[in-house]
Formats: sequence, structure tokens, C-alpha cells
Amino acid sequence: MSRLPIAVSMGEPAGVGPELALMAWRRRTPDLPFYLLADPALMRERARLVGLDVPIEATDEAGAATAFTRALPVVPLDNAARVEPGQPDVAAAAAVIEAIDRGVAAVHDGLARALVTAPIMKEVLYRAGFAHPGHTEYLGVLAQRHWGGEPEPVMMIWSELVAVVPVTVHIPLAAVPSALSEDLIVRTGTIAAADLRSRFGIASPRLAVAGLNPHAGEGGALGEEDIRIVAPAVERLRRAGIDARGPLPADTLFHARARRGYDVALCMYHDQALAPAKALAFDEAVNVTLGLPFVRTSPDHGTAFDLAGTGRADPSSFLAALTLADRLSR
Ligand SMILES: NC(=O)c1ccc[n+]([C@@H]2O[C@H](COP(=O)([O-])OP(=O)(O)OC[C@H]3O[C@@H](n4cnc5c(N)ncnc54)[C@H](O)[C@@H]3O)[C@@H](O)[C@H]2O)c1
Ligand SMILES: N[C@H](C(=O)O)[C@H](O)COP(=O)(O)O
Repeated sequence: MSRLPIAVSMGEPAGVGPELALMAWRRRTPDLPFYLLADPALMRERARLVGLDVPIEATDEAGAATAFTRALPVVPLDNAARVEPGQPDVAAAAAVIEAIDRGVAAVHDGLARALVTAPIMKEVLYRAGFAHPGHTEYLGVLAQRHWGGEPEPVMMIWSELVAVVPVTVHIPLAAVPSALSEDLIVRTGTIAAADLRSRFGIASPRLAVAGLNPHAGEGGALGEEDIRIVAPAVERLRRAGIDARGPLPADTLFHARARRGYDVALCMYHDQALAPAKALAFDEAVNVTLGLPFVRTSPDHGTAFDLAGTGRADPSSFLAALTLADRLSR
């Protein structure tokens, strides 16, 4: 009995996602079948362009695991996605979104174990009317549509070296102070602790909560948010039984000795979390969405248009995303 496959959404077809899927199939292991939601003709063209001898087999979700042994299974999309590498086209936006939609539906309907999403170009989707900051928020909407409830998706960039969670994500830096609240930090920390327990098997997750301001506000002299917002949030997390510390100065949170003191760093904004995580583990780190009723991972990088179509993109993070999705969905 072949294992239920992992669904992979193609992401932005002008990006590196399609060729990373080709590379991943060439490094496949029989116990980790996956299929790609994409355009089979585009995949054949991309394989020829980058010189990868990968047979492409159009199939459906039910036939994917069997096809995987002989070819990269591609479940064809209804919407067209014929673009050139490095040249994103808003005309392909419907196909990009369809691939995500169908991946989530396949997991909900028991046709796939988990979803790995190849990188999207947010700006192109925004131009096509996509009303969500990125995958993370959109997957929360899809989760509610299929599973009900009020899922609150939380982004975590995870690697064996470091795990980070940005409390605020895809908003302008200038908007961060006003977007921060005690409730948002508490909700984010609670979801992170719960998933680290349930999905990662960490019995008592240790949360290091970064301050917003330099030196965590220096007693208020360098900003009041750490006293008014972050410290009370940490206190509430602790009262709820979560091992949280902070607000901690972010500039000394990521060296090796500091990292030994926590399981996840809760950071106040996107780059405060992602810059150190990608500096430390760019090729190993995985973007995993917590707070969802299903497993979703993604490589920790984007569409890499400067590399698309060259075959020079490094597939390590994409492979790590597949491996982590497999581990979390067993
Ligand atoms: N998970 C996602 O969907 C996701 C993640 C990050 C960025 N993005 C989107 O991707 C687009 C481009 O974003 P960006 O330029 O900030 O980041 P990017 O990750 O696409 O590229 C940044 C740099 O990293 C390099 N790089 C990226 N992936 C690589 C790989 N696999 N191997 C070797 N080098 C690699 C690129 O060549 C580039 O120099 C944006 O639209 C952004 O929103 C999507
Ligand atoms: N901030 C993420 C990163 O830099 O890796 C990326 O944009 C992914 O976001 P979504 O998974 O929400 O698309």
C-alpha cells in the first residue's frame, strides 16, 4: 500500500518553485511520495530548460503515489499558468491561487497528508486582487472554510539551529508599534507553545520573547512598548503556565549560547525574526504554519527570480520543507 502523498502547490510559475520540484523528485525517496499542482506542459518545458531529465506524468491525486515511482506526478490545474522564468504575469495569478486551494482541499478530503507550498510572488497576487498578505493568512481562511472553527495561523521559521515566530508579519515597519498588543503577543505565544507541544513533541516549550526596542527599551528610556505591552504579555503567558521570558534584548538573543536557552524566539516583527533565522540556517530552515488543523510547510525563501530557469537554485530548504511536512503528518 503506497503512502498518501504530500501535495505541493507550484507557487509563482515564473519563480524557482517548478524547478525545485523537479530537483526534489530527482532526490526522491520511495517513502515520501509527493505530487505537484501545476501545468504539465510548463513542467516539461522547465525540465528541458534547466536540463533535468525528469519524466512528467499528468495524473490525479488518487494516482499520484503510484505515478511517483516512475515520474513527477503533476495534477493539472484548470487555470493557465504558462509564463517564462523570471517574468511573472498577473494572468497566472488564478492558477497560483488554484494550486493552493486544491492542495488544502486534498488534505481535507484525505487525498494528501500535508501541503508544501512553493514560493508565491505576493505583489502579482495583490495586483490580481488577492486580499491576503501571504500564504499564512490565506491558509487560515481556507482552514475555516473546510474545517470550520476560527483558526489563527502563526508563521514559524524552524530549523534545528533556531526557531522564530514573528508576532507581526507582512506590515510596514512603521505600522509595527501600533499593531503590537498584549493580546496579539499572548495569542501568538499560546499557539506557538501549543503546536511545539503537540506537533514537535516539546513537553514544555521555552519561549524567549524579544523586546521591540533596542535593549528592550532600556527601562523605558528607549521606548515604552516593552514596559506597556511586551512585559505584561509575558506575565500573562507565564500565568497561563507557559515558560516564557522577556522582554529580552533582541541583539543578544541569537548567539549560540543564548539559543540554548529557548525553543522558539517570539519576535515583534518580520525581519527581527527572519533575518537571524535566515542568516543562521537559510538552506536548512523551513517556514511552517502553526495554528492550522493541517500541516503546511514551505521553503524559507521566495521566488528567486534571479535564479529561475537557470537550474542554480539550491533545493535544500524545499527538501527540508518536504521532510518536515512528512515528519509532522505521520
Ligand atoms: N514562502 C513564500 O511564498 C515566500 C517566501 C519569501 C518571499 N516570497 C516572495 O518572493 C518574492 C521575492 O522575494 P525576495 O527577493 O525578498 O526573496 P527571495 O528569497 O526570493 O530571494 C532573496 C535572495 O535569496 C536568493 N535565493 C532565494 N532562494 C534561493 C535558493 N533556493 N537557492 C539559492 N539562492 C536563493 C535569491 O537568489 C536572492 O538573491 C517576493 O514576492 C516575496 O513576497 C515568498
Ligand atoms: N515571510 C516569509 C519568508 O520570508 O519566508 C514569506 O513571505 C512567507 O510568507 P507566507 O508563507 O505567508 O507566504
